Amino acid sequence: MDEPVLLTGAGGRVGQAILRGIGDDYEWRLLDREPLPAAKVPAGVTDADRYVADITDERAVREAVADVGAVIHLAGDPRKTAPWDSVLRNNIDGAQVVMRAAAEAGVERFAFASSNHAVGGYETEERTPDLYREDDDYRLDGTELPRPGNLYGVSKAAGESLGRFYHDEYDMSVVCVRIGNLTKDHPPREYERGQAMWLSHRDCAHLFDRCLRADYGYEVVYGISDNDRRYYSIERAREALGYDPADNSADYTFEGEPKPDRDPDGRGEYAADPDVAADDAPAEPNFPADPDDA
Ligand SMILES: NC(=O)C1=CN([C@@H]2O[C@H](COP(=O)(O)OP(=O)(O)OC[C@H]3O[C@@H](n4cnc5c(N)ncnc54)[C@H](O)[C@@H]3O)[C@@H](O)[C@H]2O)C=CC1
Ligand SMILES: O=C1O[C@H](COP(=O)(O)O)[C@@H](O)[C@H](O)[C@H]1O
Repeated sequence: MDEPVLLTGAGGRVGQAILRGIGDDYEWRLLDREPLPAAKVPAGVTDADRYVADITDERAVREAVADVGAVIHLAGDPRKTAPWDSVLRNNIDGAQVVMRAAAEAGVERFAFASSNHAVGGYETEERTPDLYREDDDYRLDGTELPRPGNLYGVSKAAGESLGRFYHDEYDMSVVCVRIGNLTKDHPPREYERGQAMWLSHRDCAHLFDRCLRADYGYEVVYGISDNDRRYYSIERAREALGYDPADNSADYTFEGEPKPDRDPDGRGEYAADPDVAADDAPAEPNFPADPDDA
């Protein structure tokens, strides 16, 4: 792709996983409401391509999106306990502002960070915890209706609907990635659900790379690694995007240590990020910590 790619929420966990993986492969415009320290910015991104702005600021977003070929939209409140006023502003209104600006500017591809929580309601008492185990064959594949388990999930389902609308009205290619649980270096420790929906950093970067390169219309795909434990199918991501994940939570013990008899090949290929703790996810920089994320 010759045109720049706008990455919103560039300073966060997902944004940094993408930039560490494919930061050298594209010309970037980075937008975040927090200024990004130099360590979070790939070499070659000039000050003019760094936007400190809120995604609900229509003027700033229009400026950032001008002449870009693609958008990866991550900015928002990622907390599953986020209150309505926050998800309404940051996730729903924010997504609408970014998508409308992109569609009106003629952006070709738009990748939206949706979430497992858009379908959390399928994890019923009858299905869990078996659902999280390797021998259970229940699968969500992206064709099912959203079934959010919280208001955060409602906001992600709304974002998916906005994507459908802007695809249908403007013919912008839109892919909604229902991201599982992104952690660095190893799957979430001692957490069956998290291990079933683990997305490693390198698979995350590869998946969004495919979102920037593949040809598609409107897609809803699951963003998880090639985990033996899983209740999300990654077939659609493979077919529509050419996603070919490298990692599998089964290569690690339940406690998150690499199994000696399995080879999670290529682990550690990214240089250590001084701003991101190696162990699990850091606390969200802009919103109070989720009380469930001990
Ligand atoms: N980390 C994960 O495992 C998952 C993340 N997601 C989604 O991926 C996206 C990124 O998540 P994380 O990187 O984990 O979150 P994060 O909190 O680490 O990063 C979000 C970034 O967006 C920025 N931001 C937030 N609201 C903004 C606004 N109104 N205007 C401009 N910038 C704003 C923040 O400053 C921050 O740098 C979110 O939309 C989240 O819902 C979905 C599923 C799983
Ligand atoms: O959407 C998200 O999901 C992940 C995983 O959810 P959890 O319920 O297993 O914690 C979460 O870590 C992330 O913060 C959130 O944005």
